[in-house]
Amino acid sequence: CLPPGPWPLPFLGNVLQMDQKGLLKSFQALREKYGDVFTIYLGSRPAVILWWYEAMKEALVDQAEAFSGRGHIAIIDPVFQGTGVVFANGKSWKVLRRFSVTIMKDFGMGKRSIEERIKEEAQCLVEELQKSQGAYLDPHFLFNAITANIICSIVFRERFNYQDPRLLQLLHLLNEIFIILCSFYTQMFEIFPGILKHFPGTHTRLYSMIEEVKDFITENMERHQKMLDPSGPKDFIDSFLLRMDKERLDPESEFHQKNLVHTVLSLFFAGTETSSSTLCFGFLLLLKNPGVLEKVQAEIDRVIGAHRLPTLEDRAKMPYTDAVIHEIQRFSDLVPVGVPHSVIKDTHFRGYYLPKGITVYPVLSSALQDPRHFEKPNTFYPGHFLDAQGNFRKPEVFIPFSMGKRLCLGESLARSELFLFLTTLLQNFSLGSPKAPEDIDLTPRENGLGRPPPLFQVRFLPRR
Ligand code: HEM
Repeated sequence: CLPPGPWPLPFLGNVLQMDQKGLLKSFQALREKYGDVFTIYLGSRPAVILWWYEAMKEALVDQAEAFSGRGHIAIIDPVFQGTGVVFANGKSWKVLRRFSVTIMKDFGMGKRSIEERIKEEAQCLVEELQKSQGAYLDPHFLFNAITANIICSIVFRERFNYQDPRLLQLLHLLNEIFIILCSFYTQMFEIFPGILKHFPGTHTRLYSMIEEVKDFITENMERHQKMLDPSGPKDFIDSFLLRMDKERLDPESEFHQKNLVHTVLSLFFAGTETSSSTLCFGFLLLLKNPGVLEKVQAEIDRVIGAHRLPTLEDRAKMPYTDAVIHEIQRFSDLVPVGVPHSVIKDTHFRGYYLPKGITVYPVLSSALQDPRHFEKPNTFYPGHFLDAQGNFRKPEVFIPFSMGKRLCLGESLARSELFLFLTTLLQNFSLGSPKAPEDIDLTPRENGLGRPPPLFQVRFLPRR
């Protein structure tokens, strides 16, 4: 039988048990009643919820293959229809994932590495912030621009100026899309897709914005097609087009235009707002905790100094900064209920029976906020990642990128971005806030599949 859970109403499922404050709150309340593995009905569809690191590891790692499917997200399913690396399943996902991982790795060898690209972007950002002359600004836009530019550089081999209207429009769309995907509306759509899809609403706006991003990608792809040099693919799209050409006679090939556009779209969705939201939370937390900021800057001055660019090699010599970045990720808890999985075959788990295709939510938040592993789970406390001697240590329950076969494909990219952007900015600027630390509010703008940070103002004052 399925794991226990509240009795569902016909068609409506467990709508009465859903908390306005979001999926995590709803799951938290049910977990107290039904235990660490329970079932909830989102409309007429059952979903299994995994709470605590132990349950997630037993599923995603110990039974990795069985739990490697991607689950449904009702509002987004009609867009991807099982294509593109995030939402594909089966052979299609395996091929696209292997291809994407290889391309990202290749950029580290021989060609201009990802580290080089991030460093260059960090310098552009420093120049841009110098122009602000210490005025208060909302950093969200610029953080979005730098993370989007890294994806643009990988897929299109070009970055955009921060004033370029094409970049501005792309960022506007990605931001709006992210906010909708994190909203309460998206959670309601999960429960009532059959009804809501027949009426115009937020989802209609969402689809038209996604179409615009797709048009932008398609135009770029067509430009690449015209200039393609078979002897030297220069970016993700070139490499994909060459594989398309190589396999053009294979009717089973996964390398077709739809998978190309949807994989690039997935990289924008998965790799832009996630990293930039973490940076926003990071700066908010540093403004709220000036003592921590001071210690990070002291470490930067000691290890890197003022006259050279930070590099990834510095990280191993900077345990405090590393601990702060981990604590920023832990505390900001960006993807609290994980991205839904599904089981790809009938599966036995902890004495229950999970039929093939059932959705599974690994509640990442339950690991990141676990009081058995983090002394002060609800406090921003870099000490969570330091031992008594001040060395960096990482508890195994630190899983903001999830685990198992669907582990975030951009983990290493995201970690490099967080380290290089944060250290470069703090090497060059001191920070100012219009609010006193105790008045800085950390409440996210939404609390659904993601937790977008609140809007805030900060100023960057040159340190030298
Ligand atoms: C701080 C930043 C980031 C966080 C917290 C994050 C977190 C996650 C999480 C929780 C998942 C779901 C894993 C699962 O299904 O269990 C995921 C998947 C994914 N992420 Fe990230 N991510 C971040 C940045 C990035 C970046 C920069 C990229 C760019 C390449 C990226 C690409 C992906 C892709 C392609 C997937 C889908 C993997 C698959 O389904 O096989 N992510 N990420």
